[in-house]
Amino acid sequence: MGDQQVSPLAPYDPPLEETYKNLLKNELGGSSPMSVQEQIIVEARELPLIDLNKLRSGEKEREECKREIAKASEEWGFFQVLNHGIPRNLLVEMREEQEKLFRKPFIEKLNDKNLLDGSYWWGTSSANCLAHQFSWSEAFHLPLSHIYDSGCLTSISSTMEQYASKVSELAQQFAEILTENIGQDPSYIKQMCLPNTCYLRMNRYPSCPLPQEVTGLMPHTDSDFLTILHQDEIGGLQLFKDGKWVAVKPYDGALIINIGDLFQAWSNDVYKSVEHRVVVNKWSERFSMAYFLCPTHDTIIESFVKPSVYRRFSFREYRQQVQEDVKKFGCKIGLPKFLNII
Ligand SMILES: O=C(O)CCC(=O)C(=O)O
Ligand SMILES: [Fe+2]
Repeated sequence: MGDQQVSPLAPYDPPLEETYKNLLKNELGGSSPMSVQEQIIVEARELPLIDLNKLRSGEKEREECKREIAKASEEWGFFQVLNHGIPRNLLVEMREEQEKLFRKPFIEKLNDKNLLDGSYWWGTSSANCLAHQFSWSEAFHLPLSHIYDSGCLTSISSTMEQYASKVSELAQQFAEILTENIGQDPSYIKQMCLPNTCYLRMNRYPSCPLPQEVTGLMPHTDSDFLTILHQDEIGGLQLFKDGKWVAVKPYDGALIINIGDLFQAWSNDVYKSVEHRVVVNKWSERFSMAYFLCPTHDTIIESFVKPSVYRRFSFREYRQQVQEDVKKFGCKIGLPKFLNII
């Protein structure tokens, strides 16, 4: 079969290779696109690492820690934290539950609408997508309202509920620090982001025979205030900084925090929502889990600094615009669509 060869799939694997090759055939007559790795230089760097124990220490250390968080959010849009208060055994349990879930047969994940409320997603669903916009991954992306309201007492739901409540507290803590730093009422984001307006996303990136050609997750920014990410030891997350892709080295026990579009707009570009992507490898699958701090759909995002870089918009409007752009162009445009034209 030569080039047409497709690796044998485990019963839980989505048909990523077949789908990708079909897309490629239609688009390029079968030739390979430019290498993911070669497009732009990749360099490995340590993300700023912040020890949150300092927040529980004396006044001086506490203030220093807050400054580190603000500085990293301004300069990197990304940082990692240690001593974050989420027990290691809860992270291990979440990972075990996540693995159990992804090991269910592909057909069941796809068709069982009771399995985490039909929140399963794989590859790239937008119909007009091009091969270079294809994501080599699968995910369960679910609103926390579902976890809290389901009343479902399966082990995954109860572990997720515990994790969600811990990680929400942590997210609020960062939001307060960053809000206070730009001179706003620290409780502002708490009033807009309710426990059930946020999202949890469990990602799995199967090993990939074509890691030079395809990304696990396409370059994107997150459409939220901030994201808290837990990744395993495999590595693959990269962020775009100073014109280069920077590979984020996994740090045992750390959580990664990144600023989303809403914080960038609301802070009038003080904090940076940075583009990131995931690369895949031939040898190993990878798991990660992201918590997205999102407001209610009616929340208005408007910078208090005038003139503001972005026009006033509601979160509902932002989401709709993103969905529309993905449908039309195969990818998200994001904040550039909301620039204030003066
Ligand atoms: O898996 C990762 O490391 C990143 C995931 C991510 O960026 C997302 O889910 O938005
Ligand atoms: Fe992301």
